[in-house]
Amino acid sequence: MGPARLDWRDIPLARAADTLHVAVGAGPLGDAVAVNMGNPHAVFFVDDADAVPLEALGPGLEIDPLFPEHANIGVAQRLADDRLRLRVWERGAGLTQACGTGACAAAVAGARRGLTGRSVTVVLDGGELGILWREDGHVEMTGPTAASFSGVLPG
Ligand SMILES: N[C@H](CCC[C@H](N)C(=O)O)C(=O)O
Repeated sequence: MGPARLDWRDIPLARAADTLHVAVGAGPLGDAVAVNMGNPHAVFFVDDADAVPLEALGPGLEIDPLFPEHANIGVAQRLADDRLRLRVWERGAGLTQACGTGACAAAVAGARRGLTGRSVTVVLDGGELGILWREDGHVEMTGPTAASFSGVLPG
């Protein structure tokens, strides 16, 4: 998936900040980890990811002025040293069944916070992904594939 970028300029954030503790939030969510996986992510660690009203909080957080290019909003729950539960409000899309870059961002965020190791399984609504944050900074993602639909473009 390429390298995780962690400098505030690369997220990007609107002003200088420690991307391990970003002062942004809404409702019960606060203190995000910001990660760029080719797109901007903010990850909030919570006790119960399924209890967070992400459909209510996501729209405002996505467009917070701190995120000049807007952001994907993840809520992550540590299940074990090598396991995270994750839900993602995707920039421009809303809640989705799974988000690969979001899973990478959450794994990087969990390792940076010392909540998990660098190799984790991320449990999304749509299934599980294996994520490895390599020592060289690149992130590997492993998981099943499935056909969702097929079609034919006219013309
Ligand atoms: N669905 C894609 C990410 C799309 C993220 C998009 N919402 C953005 O803001 O860049 C994935 O699984 O990684």
